[in-house]
Amino acid sequence: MSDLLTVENLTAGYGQAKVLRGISLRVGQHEAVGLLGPNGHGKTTLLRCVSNLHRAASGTIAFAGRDTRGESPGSLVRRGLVHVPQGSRLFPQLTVEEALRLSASSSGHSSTWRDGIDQVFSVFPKLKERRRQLTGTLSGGERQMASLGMGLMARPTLLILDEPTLGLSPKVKHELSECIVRVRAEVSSVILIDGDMDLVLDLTDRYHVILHGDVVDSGASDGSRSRDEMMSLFLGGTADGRH
Ligand SMILES: Nc1ncnc2c1ncn2[C@@H]1O[C@H](COP(=O)(O)OP(=O)(O)OP(=O)(O)O)[C@@H](O)[C@H]1O
Repeated sequence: MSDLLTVENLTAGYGQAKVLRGISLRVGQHEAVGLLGPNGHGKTTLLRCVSNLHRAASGTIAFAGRDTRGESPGSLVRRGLVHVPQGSRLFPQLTVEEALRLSASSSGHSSTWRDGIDQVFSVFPKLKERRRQLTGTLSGGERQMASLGMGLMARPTLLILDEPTLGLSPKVKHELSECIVRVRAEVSSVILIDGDMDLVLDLTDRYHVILHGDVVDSGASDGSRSRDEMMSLFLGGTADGRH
């Protein structure tokens, strides 16, 4: 499988604090990859580096066969790398439809925004019902759907989803995860971070566990490890439960 994204030996941090310590990973075409790990171990920082929202100290990132160094986040979006950040903020005074349209135009797809909106409404039927509602008045789950919908309007080939179910009730989380399954069918590749390990493993093909800014375990999401082993890795031990 050819790579859509390749990250090699990436280091990054904030001031003196080192967060990523020579991390490497790849995402293939038509593949969903989950990033797992405890809070604060560098998952979001890695994705912010991939989108050029944060500058890496060293290492390389290539997207669709091209080195991304020095490229603006906007240029990456126009090339198909679209990041829906954690707790992404919408424009509260815009209706759902206006927000979706804005996303299409700011990513260079204004001429085809109607097709894009049809696609988004087929993935998120609830957004269609809410199309004339101000985004500032949406529920938490609907807001997440609108954020993901805005991501889709940018016509991604790689869609990065950082904690899309954060703060949602189990029922709404379930509803959103069904939408993410449909999102997968619409885009080539996905990177998913979520605090819910089961959800990440259910929705992805491969996973990486990130601890202290590096990948400590990788595998197929459908069972190369038991979920207890995975949890043990999360807690900083080894896969057989030793610490
Ligand atoms: N803008 C920032 N300035 C300083 N330190 C930061 C900044 N953003 C993140 N950090 C620190 O970098 C480390 C890694 O954070 P990061 O958000 O990448 O982890 P994470 O694995 O995504 O965690 P979570 O699952 O809680 O989102 C943490 O110690 C965090 O406090």
